[in-house]
Amino acid sequence: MSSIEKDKIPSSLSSSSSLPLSTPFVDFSKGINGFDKIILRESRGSSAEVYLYGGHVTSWKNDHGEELLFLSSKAVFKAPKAIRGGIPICFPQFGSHGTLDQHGFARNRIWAVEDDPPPFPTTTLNKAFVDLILKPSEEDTKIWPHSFEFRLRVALGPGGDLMLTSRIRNTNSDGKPFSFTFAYHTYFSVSDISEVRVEGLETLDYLDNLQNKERFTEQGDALTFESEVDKIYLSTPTKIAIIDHEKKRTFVLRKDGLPDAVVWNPWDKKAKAMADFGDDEYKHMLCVEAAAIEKAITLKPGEEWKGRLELSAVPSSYCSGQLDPQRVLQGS
Ligand SMILES: O=P(O)(O)OC[C@H]1O[C@@H](O)[C@H](O)[C@@H](O)[C@@H]1O
Repeated sequence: MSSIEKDKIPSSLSSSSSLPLSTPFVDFSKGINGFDKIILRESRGSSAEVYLYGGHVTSWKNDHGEELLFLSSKAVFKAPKAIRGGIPICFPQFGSHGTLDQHGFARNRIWAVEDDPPPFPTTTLNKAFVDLILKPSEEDTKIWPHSFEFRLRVALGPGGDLMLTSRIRNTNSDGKPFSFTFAYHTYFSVSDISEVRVEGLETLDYLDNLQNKERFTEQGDALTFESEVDKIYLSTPTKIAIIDHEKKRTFVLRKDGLPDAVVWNPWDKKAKAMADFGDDEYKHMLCVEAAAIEKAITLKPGEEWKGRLELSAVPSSYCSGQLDPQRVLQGS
């Protein structure tokens, strides 16, 4: 459920353009094309990388050093192109659902590190996290006439779980509310798309982007993939599983405040049409995007919305060649 708090707008922000000092858990360094990036390291060996360009997670590795997110070999790290892969943030508009450019502008702006963000209701004990902030530039307010503070915390849990918490606050001084749509556009790395299935979305209604956003109802079986897919599933459960049979790995997504879930794979023709995506790379990725799209989020000045995504990658357990969906979706 989304939480809207009506607490006061903080008077002072401590976002900085220079980067803080690195620790064993949080390493501030330079990435591709000299872009600032932050490497999070958890004591058992898992890690994640976050670019200030886009507030974009580009890598998430388990404690064996295996990459869990897909990043295209042709990804372009240069504004205004969004990085193809990892976890782009779609804000203030998902897709073409509005007047802005596709997926909004948060994914191609430079975010800042925030040293001392307003506290979270529960304190975290893990040390591998970073707080980022995005505020609109004058140019941004010309295309989206609103003032906001978008805080993003990226954290690695002790077991290597990747946790993203977005807090978006309306800071308009003209008394006006604003509305937005949102997605964590997560690209998962999979061994072979034809060996993958998604559980948790069966029997739900969806809008099909390939059929003028018309509404349909999904059939009863877990989703499998044999052609292009671009669907927005509505009112989805808080837990969704992506089962990679070949890798014997299951990704579990847990989400809060994000009722919708987009499932996207461009397949061969669209892959060839994208300059920043390899022709065959569609075989090794699947986007499952925790989102708020069908019902836009509206905030009055001073209100804050929170949307949280938690990803885990666990070894799949087989039972006579079949996974037990109940165990995947109901187990902790
Ligand atoms: O190429 P972009 O702008 O990153 O978008 C990629 C895809 O993102 C998905 O979320 C959309 O549903 C697709 O329609 C879109 O093609």
